[in-house]
Amino acid sequence: MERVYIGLGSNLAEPVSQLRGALAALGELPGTRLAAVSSLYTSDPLGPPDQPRYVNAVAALDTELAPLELLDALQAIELAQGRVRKDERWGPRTLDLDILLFGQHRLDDPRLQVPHYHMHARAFVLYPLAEIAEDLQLPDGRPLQALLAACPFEGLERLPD
Ligand SMILES: CC1(C)Nc2nc(N)[nH]c(=O)c2N=C1O
Repeated sequence: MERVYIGLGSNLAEPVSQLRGALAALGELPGTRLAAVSSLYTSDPLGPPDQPRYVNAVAALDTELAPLELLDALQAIELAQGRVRKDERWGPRTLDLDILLFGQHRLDDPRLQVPHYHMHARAFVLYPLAEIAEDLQLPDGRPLQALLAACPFEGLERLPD
C-alpha cells in the first residue's frame, strides 16, 4: 500500500458537486482506500483571470494501484464527469485530479511527474494538503511546513464543512 495525495480542482459545472462526485469515485477505486479529505477552498484562478473562481481540495488515498494505473483511473473519473481533454492550457475545467505525491517516490515519466511540478508554490494545494498531512516531509527532504511558510494564504477561502 502506498500513501498518495491527490489535488482536486474545478471551476465549471457546479465545482462543489464536481469535487464531491470525484471524492466518491476515488473511494470506489480498486485496491484503494480514501484515507482523508481536506476542507474545500475557493481561490481566484492562477493564470488567465477571465474564468470563474476555483474550488480545490486534497485527498489522501492508500492504494495498491501502480502510478500509471492510478493516473488512468483519475483520467477516467475526469472524463466521466464531463472534462473535455482539449481544455485550453490553464483554462477553466470541470475537474482536475492531480497526483501530488506517491509515497516518497519521485517519478519522471512523460505522462506523470511526481512530486507534482507546480505544487510547491500553490496555496490552493499546500493549505488543504497541510490540513490532512501537517507533518509531511517531501521526497526531497523539505518539510511541508517550510513550503507553507513561503506561500501566503492570501486569496484562499476555506468553505465551511
Ligand atoms: C489554470 C490553473 C493553473 N489555475 C488554477 N487556479 C486555481 N486557483 N486553482 C486551480 O486548481 C487551478 N488549476 C489550474 O490548472
